[in-house]
Amino acid sequence: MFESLTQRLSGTIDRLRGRGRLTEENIREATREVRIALLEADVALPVVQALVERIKVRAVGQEVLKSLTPGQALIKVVRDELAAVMGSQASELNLNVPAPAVVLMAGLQGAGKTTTVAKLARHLKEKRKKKVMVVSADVYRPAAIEQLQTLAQQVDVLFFPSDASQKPEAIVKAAIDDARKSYVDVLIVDTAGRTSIDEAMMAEIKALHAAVNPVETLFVVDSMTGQDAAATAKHFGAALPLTGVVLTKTDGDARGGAALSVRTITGKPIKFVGTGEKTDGLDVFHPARAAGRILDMGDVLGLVEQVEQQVDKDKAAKLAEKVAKGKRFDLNDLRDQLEQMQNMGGLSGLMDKLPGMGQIPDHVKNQVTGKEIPRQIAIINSMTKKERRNPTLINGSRRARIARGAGLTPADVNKLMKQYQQMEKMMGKLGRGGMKGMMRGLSGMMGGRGGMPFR
Ligand SMILES: Nc1nc2c(ncn2[C@@H]2O[C@H](COP(=O)(O)OP(=O)(O)OP(=O)(O)O)[C@@H](O)[C@H]2O)c(=O)[nH]1
Repeated sequence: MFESLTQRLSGTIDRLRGRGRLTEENIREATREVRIALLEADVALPVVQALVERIKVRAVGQEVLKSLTPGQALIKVVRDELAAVMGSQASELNLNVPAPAVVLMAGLQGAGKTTTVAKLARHLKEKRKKKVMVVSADVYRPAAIEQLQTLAQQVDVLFFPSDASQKPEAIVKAAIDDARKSYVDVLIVDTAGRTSIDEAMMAEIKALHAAVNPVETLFVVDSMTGQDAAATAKHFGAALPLTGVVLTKTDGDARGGAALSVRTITGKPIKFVGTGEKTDGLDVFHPARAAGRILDMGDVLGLVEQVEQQVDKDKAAKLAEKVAKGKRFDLNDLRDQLEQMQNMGGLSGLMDKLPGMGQIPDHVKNQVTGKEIPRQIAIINSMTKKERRNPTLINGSRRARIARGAGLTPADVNKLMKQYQQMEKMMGKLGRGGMKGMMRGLSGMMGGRGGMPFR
């Protein structure tokens, strides 16, 4: 979401990093560059002014000037202030009410409301283990009700049917009754979108809000509209007690102006960001991590979280045990590893979160991440079971047949086998020496052979 801001600021950060001394001139120059970068990113002017002012005050303060590495300290100040502008801490949905907790979703037409309802349903079901029901109160566009039904089936949550002849309040009241009877934890309500916020829309959603008393009222806005997104959310929030904002289409937004403006302009937190068209394209918004990404310090915590969620822990434990016992790492194991990488969106999803990645050109990233994984999996699938378990059986003529079976060339198979052999060697070493050596070392420290060094 912040590519252009990151690029714009990278020069400033490089110049500051490692500086042993900061002068008034350095500080002035750095804050000027931050200001220009924010304005170019379409951040709302009052937000830019307040942010730069706070950075200036802290830059001449003790924490920076007295620091051993003033340059780094100033970068940290910028990061802290960027995070503060976005809300500092992630705010999850508040679901601490008697079930069903009602979440009301509002937004302009095409903002991505219906898609977000499905994404949120999936998130609550998978990450927070909730029983979820969705309902559409969009009585103006029957296709919207159908769209929600299809999406609900896709993410496998309950769908409460409605039709265009009903009143929105009646639909939602009936849905709440049904949700209660079915022990649903969360009921997400999709509402009608309009082309702009007008009286009729506000009157309708106000009546709906009063009738259903939602615990969360989320405003869905398209991040590509930049600071206008914040302005629209503010307008909406003035009429209805909004509890948070969802920024959609951040995958297409290189500037990040909306993300940086919403909190200050509306006083409401960004709770989620939409990161793609599919139903898994929703992330909880973490201001501090986002600030780290702007300054190209990476999002290592996000990376760890992603790996934890998507790695199959049972398989990982089995592999560790196998390696520890000195058994061969075979091609089935390699396929498991490749499949897990594929689940994480290949390396591209991970690479974005690593520090310094902003500077690597896209074409290079694409080369590394591209189409390799499915091809490698296809090659392994085209081998016999025996070969996968005992790769030494794969000789020259077999390689040619395997390549044909996978619709690829023998050179592709050779490449995969080379990678496999390297991994096998590494795993073998771990199994034979590494693990045992480590265990020996540990037992020595615990008072085994050799005893404790300090006794
Ligand atoms: N790339 C990308 N596309 C998104 C995202 N969220 C939604 N979209 C797309 O945006 C378009 C509009 O989404 P909808 O969910 O139909 O929008 P809506 O706000 O419900 O629209 P109305 O029902 O007309 O009010 C669809 O093509 C979605 O696939 C996102 O995070 N990233």
